[in-house]
Amino acid sequence: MIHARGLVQTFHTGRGKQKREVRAVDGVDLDIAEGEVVGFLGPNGAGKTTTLRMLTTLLRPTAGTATVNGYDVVRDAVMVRRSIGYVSQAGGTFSQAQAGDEVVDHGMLYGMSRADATRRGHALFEQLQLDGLWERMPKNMSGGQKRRLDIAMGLVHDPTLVFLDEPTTGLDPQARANLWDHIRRLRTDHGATIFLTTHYLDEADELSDRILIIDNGRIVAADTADNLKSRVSGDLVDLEISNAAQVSTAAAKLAVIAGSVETLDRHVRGRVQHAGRHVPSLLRELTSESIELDSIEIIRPTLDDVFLTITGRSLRDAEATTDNAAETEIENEGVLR
Ligand SMILES: Nc1ncnc2c1ncn2[C@@H]1O[C@H](COP(=O)(O)OP(=O)(O)OP(=O)(O)O)[C@@H](O)[C@H]1O
Repeated sequence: MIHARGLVQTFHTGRGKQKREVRAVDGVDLDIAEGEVVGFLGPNGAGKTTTLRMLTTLLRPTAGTATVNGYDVVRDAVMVRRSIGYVSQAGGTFSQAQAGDEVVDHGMLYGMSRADATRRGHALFEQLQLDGLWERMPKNMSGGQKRRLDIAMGLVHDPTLVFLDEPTTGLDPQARANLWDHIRRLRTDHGATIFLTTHYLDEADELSDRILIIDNGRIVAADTADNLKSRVSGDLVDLEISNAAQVSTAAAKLAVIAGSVETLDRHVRGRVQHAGRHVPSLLRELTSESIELDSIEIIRPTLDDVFLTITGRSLRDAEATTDNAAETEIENEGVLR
């Protein structure tokens, strides 16, 4: 479905002495099979959108080759575009038409009859919770509604290969869950192949058969979420010690079963392989020293831990600041999973 070898994209920024070359994508290889849902995960500026723009023919690769649905992205760009659905991060620009007409016109551009495009458009409006908005002008819709309209436009012609660039950014949690359902159904009911970029860990985890992690323009990992997580060394054990004076003794006890131990206020934490097996004996040790706990938590590795293990940075630290409260909230959900 998608095959890429050595994809590179360089941009030139600034003038004169400020002139600089940015290697936004730096030799990406991809092989995505029919029916796969692949999550393309990475911090802001990692190269996700640039890769997607090359695969969807909006940007000509500086070097390397790619085929999408069997068509070369440079030589057969028109055929690539006809055979895919694409929902860009920026969203479409809308004319002065009503929302429903936008979707119908878009379907007709792909060769659908007006009747088919209208039928499919109404079904998508219902599934994406846009009912009642068919006659509304897009400029009078909320940000979340416009986002869902973008998605309806990207899907109206029933593409079997869909590129979604950060589809849920800016959506409230309910709209986001609803879109996740829709993405799952595209796969289960239509056998669609889906390539989606996201910087939400939980989104990649929930939806993807396989996750590709990109950092500084290079793919640094490609595997199922479970396999990626199993690369992280152990579960995180977090002990909250009741008496601050006993923190160092507790840290020494945890160090017996953990690789390295950190303390923060009354918390002592460390990674332990198969924590479930070792924690009972740790608790006995703590009891024998009369160390009481206010809480204990055992946290399975997250995709953020995977990113940290591979790159030495937390995905969240690598992110630029998020620009709205809804995003921050969603981001936090990702952390807590
Ligand atoms: N048109 C351009 N001109 C110059 N630099 C660009 C251009 N487009 C992207 N870049 C740079 O290329 C790098 C990769 O950008 P890209 O948008 O692909 O990242 P991303 O992973 O999609 O990030 P985000 O999650 O923020 O969308 C960044 O350093 C970005 O500043």
